[in-house]
Amino acid sequence: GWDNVMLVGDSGVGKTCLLVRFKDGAFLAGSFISTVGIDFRNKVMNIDRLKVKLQIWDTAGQERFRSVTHAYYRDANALLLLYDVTNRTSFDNIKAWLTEIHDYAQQDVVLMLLGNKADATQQRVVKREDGERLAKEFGVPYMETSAKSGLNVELSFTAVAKELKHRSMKEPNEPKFKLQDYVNKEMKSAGCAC
Ligand SMILES: Nc1nc2c(ncn2[C@@H]2O[C@H](COP(=O)(O)OP(=O)(O)OP(=O)(O)O)[C@@H](O)[C@H]2O)c(=O)[nH]1
Repeated sequence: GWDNVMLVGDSGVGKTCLLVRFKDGAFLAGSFISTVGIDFRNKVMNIDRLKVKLQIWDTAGQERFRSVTHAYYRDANALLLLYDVTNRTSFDNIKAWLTEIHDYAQQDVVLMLLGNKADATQQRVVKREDGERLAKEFGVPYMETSAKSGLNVELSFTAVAKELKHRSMKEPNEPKFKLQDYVNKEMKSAGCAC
């Protein structure tokens, strides 16, 4: 079967761009076209020699589409919750998004917080430590990404796919997969100076 991964977060944080970068390896430059309702893209990943089939739902961040996205939460196996490091409001709204996730998503949904547009160093207004602190407060794994440069895009989807694969295996002797530990290890081995 397919695993459903849903992208959520304020309008303009880069959900569509992150998905396009992951799926096609390209950055959508130029004018910003807001998603209407919801969009789907499929991607099959090879995780530890097993196929993980992801159906990725790109939701509209705009308030007026909220009731549409509410209907999809229940069927999501994983959620990537994005804010934009150049937009303070999108970060301040994360708590409201977490409340919404708590209200509408499955209790055991795989969740990861992403601070996107990490490439935009000049415009940055949300520090990495602020993101880390918030993520820790809510017990959610966290990473910064850039749909523009490609930073951590593959890694964020791989981490989620690994977690989903682990959960579906149900091998009693298998050590529990820790998403944040995996992400930290991968970033270190990639030589990230963070
Ligand atoms: N510098 C930079 N700009 C980005 C990045 N990701 C997206 N953008 C820009 O941010 C704007 C919004 O990107 P979208 O991906 O359409 O945002 P969205 O979250 O899908 O928005 P809605 O569909 O309205 O919910 C576009 O102008 C993108 O070019 C990034 O990683 N870095």
